[in-house]
Amino acid sequence: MSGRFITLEGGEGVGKSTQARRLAEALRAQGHEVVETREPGGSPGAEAIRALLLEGGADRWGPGAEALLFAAARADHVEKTIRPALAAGKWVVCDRFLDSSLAYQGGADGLGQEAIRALHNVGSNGFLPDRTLLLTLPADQAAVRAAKRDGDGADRIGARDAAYHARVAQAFRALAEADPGRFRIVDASGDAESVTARLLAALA
Ligand SMILES: Nc1ncnc2c1ncn2[C@@H]1O[C@H](COP(=O)(O)OP(=O)(O)O)[C@@H](O)[C@H]1O
Ligand SMILES: Cc1cn([C@H]2C[C@H](O)[C@@H](COP(=O)(O)OP(=O)(O)O)O2)c(=O)[nH]c1=O
Repeated sequence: MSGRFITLEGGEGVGKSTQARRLAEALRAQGHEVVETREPGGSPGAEAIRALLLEGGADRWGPGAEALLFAAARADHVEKTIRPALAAGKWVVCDRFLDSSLAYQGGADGLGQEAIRALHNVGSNGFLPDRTLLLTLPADQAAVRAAKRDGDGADRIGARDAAYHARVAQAFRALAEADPGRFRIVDASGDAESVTARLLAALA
């Protein structure tokens, strides 16, 4: 039997990493074998590309090179980690996936959805999640959570200005509204336990 591929999406600081952990635990408690993974990264090759993407100066990469690197990392992650786990009947919970490229590079950077989907077709044969959970939180609350975690140490992309992150949030919402079959929008406010309960309800 094939497993299920679940992705968590949303802007910086909404609680994706926290919830990926909690959701994986809850699914294990239901008897599933669960692989927890993340992007950019999730396989040795993709983790090496992650360092290229997130470290260094703001102008290290232009939008096109950045989109290609995310797609390359994703191709390796899908081939080496995600597909083998699903084929073995495991569930995969992934912190960010294609929709992050659609929202950041396609939306906020202006490359457009078509270009990002074309790269994904080349790299990963257009492979999509079974379910995508979009965590939403007002920008001021997300910024407080992210600042508490990062201090002054935000990465190359996280450090972009508020207008950029507003475009990302808007792009995520448009993606979810355009594909209600795959997406569920989940309120990320309140304590972590309440958010996990909402995510489990959205998956049921
Ligand atoms: N429901 C919550 N309420 C308050 N703080 C939270 C909640 N969920 C996560 N956090 C904290 O907010 C910060 C960002 O959470 P994180 O899971 O890293 O977000 P993301 O992966 O979306 O950037 C972390 O310090 C985390 O402990
Ligand atoms: C997967 C992915 C991430 N990103 C960005 C979003 C984040 O700023 C950064 C990943 O950092 P990460 O620390 O994993 O995310 P978060 O800050 O939400 O915990 O890369 C893209 O721009 N495109 C993508 O396709």
